[in-house]
Amino acid sequence: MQGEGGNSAREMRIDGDEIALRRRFLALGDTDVELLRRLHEVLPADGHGFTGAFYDMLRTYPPLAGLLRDDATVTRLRAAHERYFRELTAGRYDAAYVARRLEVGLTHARIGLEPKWYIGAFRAYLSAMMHTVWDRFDGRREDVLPTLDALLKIALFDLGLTLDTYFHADKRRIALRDRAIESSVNGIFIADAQQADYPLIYVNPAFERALGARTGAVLGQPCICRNHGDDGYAEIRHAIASGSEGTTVLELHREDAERRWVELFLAPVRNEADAITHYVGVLNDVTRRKDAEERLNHLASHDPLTGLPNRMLFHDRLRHAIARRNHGALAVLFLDLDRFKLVNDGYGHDVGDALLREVAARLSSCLRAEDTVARLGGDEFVVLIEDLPGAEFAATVAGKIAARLAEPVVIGGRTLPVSSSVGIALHPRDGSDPQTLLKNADTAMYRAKEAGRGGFCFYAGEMNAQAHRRLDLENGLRRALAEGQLEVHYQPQVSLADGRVSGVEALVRWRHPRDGMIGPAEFIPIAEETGLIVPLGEHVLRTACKQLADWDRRGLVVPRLAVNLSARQFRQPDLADRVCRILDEIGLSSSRLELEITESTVMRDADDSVETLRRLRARGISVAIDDFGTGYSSLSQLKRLPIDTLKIDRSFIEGIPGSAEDVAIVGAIAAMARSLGLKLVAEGVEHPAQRDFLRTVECEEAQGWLFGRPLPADVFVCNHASGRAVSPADGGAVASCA
Ligand SMILES: Nc1nc2c(ncn2[C@@H]2O[C@H](COP(=O)(O)O[C@H]3[C@@H](O)[C@H](n4cnc5c(=O)[nH]c(N)nc54)O[C@@H]3COP(=O)(O)O)[C@@H](O)[C@H]2O)c(=O)[nH]1
Repeated sequence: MQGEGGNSAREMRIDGDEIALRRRFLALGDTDVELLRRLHEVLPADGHGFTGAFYDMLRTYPPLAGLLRDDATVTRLRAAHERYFRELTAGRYDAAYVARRLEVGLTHARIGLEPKWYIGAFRAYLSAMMHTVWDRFDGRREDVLPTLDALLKIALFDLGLTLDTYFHADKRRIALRDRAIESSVNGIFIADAQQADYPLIYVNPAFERALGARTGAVLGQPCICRNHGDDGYAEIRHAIASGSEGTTVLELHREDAERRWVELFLAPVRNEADAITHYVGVLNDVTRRKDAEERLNHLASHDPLTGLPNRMLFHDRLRHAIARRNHGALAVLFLDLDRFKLVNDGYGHDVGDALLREVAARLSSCLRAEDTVARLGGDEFVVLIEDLPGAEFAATVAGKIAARLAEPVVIGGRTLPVSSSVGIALHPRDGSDPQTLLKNADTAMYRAKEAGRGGFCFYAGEMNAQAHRRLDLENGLRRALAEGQLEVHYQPQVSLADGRVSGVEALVRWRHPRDGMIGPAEFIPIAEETGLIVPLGEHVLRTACKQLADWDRRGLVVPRLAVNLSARQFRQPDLADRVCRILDEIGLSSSRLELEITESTVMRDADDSVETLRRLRARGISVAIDDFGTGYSSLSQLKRLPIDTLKIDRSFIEGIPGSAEDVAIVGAIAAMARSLGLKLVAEGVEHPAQRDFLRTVECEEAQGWLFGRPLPADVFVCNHASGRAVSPADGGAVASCA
């Protein structure tokens, strides 16, 4: 079997056995073949004549009229048709016959001639043949009927082959389409739009490759086009919502984290009722294009020497930061290297370049990931700090930069002198747009240069003193701890029932070698921010515990020691262990210690706080809530806390007994403490009238200048050795003792 028909016969598995089977099923036996041959002999060799009327009829159907427009075509087709039907009765129904029939069928399928026209042609042929057979056999029933029967069988045999070629052509088309889709370099997927999450019901291998997924792993998974929160999907979400086509470029999130960018085209697939049943998506890998774009963008927006953002990108980031600023301020730091020109001119540009690269690296190391450092050109750098916790933070960063840049830079074996001057402008007070902020930071930088190299300067002059003071304290605090400049003073807490000292509160002070005594209100917040509060707090605790142990040895009665605990200390997971280690080290019972924690610290994360408080109390340490009344805790919150004492904040004591409001508040707090079984201590008691009022609301203890100010240990002893509370009138005794 040769030709397309032969190939088709093989593909359709129509071999000798199949031909025999089909003939048997149609009862097309040898007798029929004989009858058909007999008929063939009596039929005119030049045609049956039925095709003329048939083609006239076909030309009346609009879909065919176009195909059969000119007479020459019709004449050619008629001749082919006559040959086709003539072969029908020739009596050789072997493989070659079948191959020729299939070829005709395939040709018709290819040109789009539908089977209905084919069936119509057979009908016309058979109708015409009934007359022909009747005439040729003179209406003899014994000849006419078997011959027509044989004709019907062979016609149906042919018709069967023809219909099979149509199915086969369809299958071939579908198989070709499937192979083409499977071989496509574009990822293709089909998602079921009638189920939530649009599960993927088909994906081709290129799609799996693009996603880095194993074969079959993504089938049934939600379509990447559905419910995706990324901005890149906005267009796709819109396309889905409006039932239209959509396209977008997006980054794929692959399991192996390899970066891949794709262009996604998504189109709805509709059924006959025009409802969307599926989505078909095509992915085009555009990673290379995207990488090239990014390289170009990077080149256009970065300084080639240092790799830092350039002026354009800095402006852009600053503009965006100003636009989206919703919490915290912004700071722009303008930085210029002192004497850079000398390095460049003296040692050459290569050394100058290396120095600039080193400066860039040092600057980056001083900043948080979310800050921006850029090189404007020459030796000018700028820094953008977003979400500034406070203006002093900008000063801290500027100080850090100045210190880091002051460290010696060694290039090519030479140590280069480097220092910088930094100008700081804050948004919004020093400017509301990028140009103004940069200009003002630049002005401030010149002022810093004038004031002496290696420093920083705020644009708004009044901030300089404040910032420098803070930085000074921050730098000095470390030294203060190491050099023993921190002292602990003690303030008595007295029982309001009998005036006896019930405890002492340890309060830290900084004896600054230049500035004299500095109060904790100024340096504790800095210690808290820098983390120094942890060693500082432990220093206070250790010193105070040693003092108490010493008093014990000397027979002085101080029943309880209260020590303040900062928020950062309170959040230490091993707080109870740390405190107990110090108590053990000194040999002091934990029952003598009360830790004071502010109400706001405890309430910040109430669940964790409950756990920490529980651990402390399990070790026998008492807990007091300090500054109570300022943190807005409710009765129900308070009820949950495992604590011993409430210390009413000084601000409520100030107004009693004159202020009806303060009287009511202190009365309510006292009632609440009583109902919760907590001891109540009033802070900041300065006048006897306050003490007397506190007695009426059954407040157990008080602390304040009325009973004694915070004093160094030796002075405290002179004042309170008798265990009695001291009145302001005793001030002379304190002085003489000291
Ligand atoms: N984490 C730590 N915090 C500490 C430590 N030492 C002190 N502090 C906290 O610093 C804040 C200020 O303390 P200080 O300047 O020592 O003020 C205390 C008292 O001097 C003052 N006080 C006491 N009586 C009176 C008074 O009659 N009138 C008046 N005007 N002031 C008075 O109150 C402060 C005690 O406050 P409190 O701790 O809330 O009981 C302060 O918040 C300290 O807590 C430390 O080592 N670690």
